[in-house]
Order: sequence, then C-alpha cells, then structure tokens
Amino acid sequence: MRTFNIVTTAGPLAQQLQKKIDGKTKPLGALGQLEALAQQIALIQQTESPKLSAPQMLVFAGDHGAAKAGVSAYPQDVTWQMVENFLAGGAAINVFTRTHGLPLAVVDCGVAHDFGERAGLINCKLGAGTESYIEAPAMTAERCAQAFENAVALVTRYAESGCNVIGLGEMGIGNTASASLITHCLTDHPLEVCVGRGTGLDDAGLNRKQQLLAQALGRTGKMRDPAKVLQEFGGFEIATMVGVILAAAERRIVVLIDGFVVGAAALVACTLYPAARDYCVYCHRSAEAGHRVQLAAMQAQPLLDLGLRLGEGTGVALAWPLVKAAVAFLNDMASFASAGVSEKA
Ligand SMILES: Cc1cc2ncn([C@H]3O[C@H](COP(=O)(O)O)[C@@H](O)[C@H]3O)c2cc1C
Ligand SMILES: O=C(O)c1cccnc1
Repeated sequence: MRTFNIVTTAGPLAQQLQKKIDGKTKPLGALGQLEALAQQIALIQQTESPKLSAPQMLVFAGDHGAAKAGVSAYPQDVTWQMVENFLAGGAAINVFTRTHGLPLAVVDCGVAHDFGERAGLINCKLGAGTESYIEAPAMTAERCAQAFENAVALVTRYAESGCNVIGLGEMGIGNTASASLITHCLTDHPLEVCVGRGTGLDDAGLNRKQQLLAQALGRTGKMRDPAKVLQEFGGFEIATMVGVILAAAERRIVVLIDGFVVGAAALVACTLYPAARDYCVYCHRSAEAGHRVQLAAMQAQPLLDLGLRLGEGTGVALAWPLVKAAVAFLNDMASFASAGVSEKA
C-alpha cells in the first residue's frame, strides 16, 4: 500500500495566530469555536492570512454486499437511485450546496449499476459493490490499494486546479453498518454502542443488525490494524475517502468531515497517520449512535449539532458558511490598535 508524507501543523505559528486573534476587537475568546477553526485553517496553510480557494464538495458512492443480509431499512437499489437523484440535482446535498454556492461532484467508487459517462459523475469504480463481510473480507488488499491510488489522482486533479478545501459526503445503503464495525475495531468500544439505526431501523431491525455485525466479528476475530479493518469491513466509498483524506493532508488541503460514515473514514485515516487529524474539520455531530464514540476518539468538537442523520455531506454543506466566516474574521476584522478601541482594563 502507498505511503503518505503527512506532517503535523503544530508549531510556533500557533502563538502568533493566537496573538492576532486576541488582538481583534472582541473580548478574549469571545468567538469561541470559530477561533479554534480559524487557527486550524491558518496552521494548515502555514500563514496568518489563510484563503479558501476553489472549494469542492465530493459525494462518494458505493454498494455494500452486506446490504442484502438486511443491515439497512432500505434496499440496495436506493444507492444508484440516489446517485441519479444527485445527478438530477434533487437531493438534500444538492439543495444545501446550491444554497451556499459549493460545487458538487459525485464519485462512483463501486455502485452496482452502470451509469455510463455522465456530467458530474467521476468514475472511480472498484467493482459492483463489496463482498458481504459476514462471509468474507469486503475487499481484497489490491482493491483497497487501488482505492488509495484513485484518491490520489482525484485530489491531485483538484489541487492542480487551485482547490485547497474539500468536503466529503457519501451514499451507500448499508454503510452505517460498515462504519460501526470500523468504529468498534479502532476505538475498542463495545459493538452495541457503535451500532445505530442508520436510515431508521426499528428495534427488531437494530437487533438483527447487531447480530449480523457480531457474526462478522466472529469470522475475523479481534482486529486493530486500520488497513486490515478497512479491507475486511470497509466499503469502496469508505476506502476511497480514507485515501482522499490522506492525499489531501499530504497537500495541506483542508478536509471537511461529515457525519458517522465519513467519520469512520477519518478514523481509519487518522489511525494510520495521526498527523492527518490536524487537517480534518468535524462539521457536525450526527444523531447516529456511535458518532459520539468517534468524536471522542478524535478529540473533536464538531461545529454543528442539529440532530442530522442523513449523510451525503449535508453536515459539511451546512457548516460551510461557518468555515468561511472563521477565515473572514481572521483576515478582515479590525484589531484594537487599528480601530482605536481600548483594551481590557
Ligand atoms: C432515500 C435515502 C437517501 C439517503 N441519503 C443518504 N442516505 C444515507 O443512508 C445510508 C446509510 O444508512 P444505512 O446504513 O441504514 O443504509 C447511506 O447511503 C447514507 O448516506 C440515504 C438513505 C436513504 C434511504
Ligand atoms: O451520520 C451519518 O453519516 C449517517 C447517518 C445515518 C445514515 N447515513 C449516514
């Protein structure tokens, strides 16, 4: 598997930035979490005056073999049907990205459907859905490595056209189950707290999901190696997102993380390369059980907490104005000195 050169953003610039932020015309710390966000983005870019350029929202889609076993409230066909909906502009992510002027593209990482050549759809197909991890590894090591190669090519393409901020979303029926297994393996929290209702399973459905996932874990035994966990339990869209996070961090691109499923990709990426954490902005807290576990493991304070449990990158699109506002205050807000305002007595 390819390696990535990812360096922590921590360093002496942090103190200078804190001084700049503290010099703004506001009580110390009064912009709360926006101050930490401004600082994070400035550190990623290693400048006191960061700029967000050519932002890009990407929705990664893939099918999951385990969906047929009944880990979701919806049938597998919803994956390709929703991709059609994205391409037609009718999904929640289309509406929110349009609302905030974020360009959107869909990446087919392995949907079990032939879309042909389509505007707005990037072909990164790794197969027609993964194997069911209840019986066999979800993907081979070669497929996983190919996902990383696809991701590097994708990030390179955007970076070369001036993009320095990428938002991640996903679509794949059954992918909260995959994210639950990953979260359990990489955080050591009991499976029960990592599994939730996804698209809305009832109690019996949730019970069945828990049992099927326990069966999958029974097949593999305890695993902690993030690359192995990804190969055994991941999805093609999750593996591609892991690669995108790492490739973006390598190029000092800001990565906007959505909810539980993108969070699972971030967990794998940051377990492989802890410095990748510095490049990830956690946009919201999903209502999906298990997201809390991930956020705690990442020591992340998400920007929004709206009870969303949709995926698609909706949390990213909704948080985007806050990300822009954080950069804007750091660049444009007057200081006590420039505005002639008296400092604290
Ligand atoms: C109509 C519809 C639109 C969606 N948009 C995102 N998801 C979300 O639900 C899926 C994960 O939940 P589970 O693991 O329970 O299948 C993912 O595809 C995710 O993005 C949707 C799900 C549905 C049904
Ligand atoms: O938070 C998420 O990513 C999520 C929650 C439910 C369904 N799909 C995605």
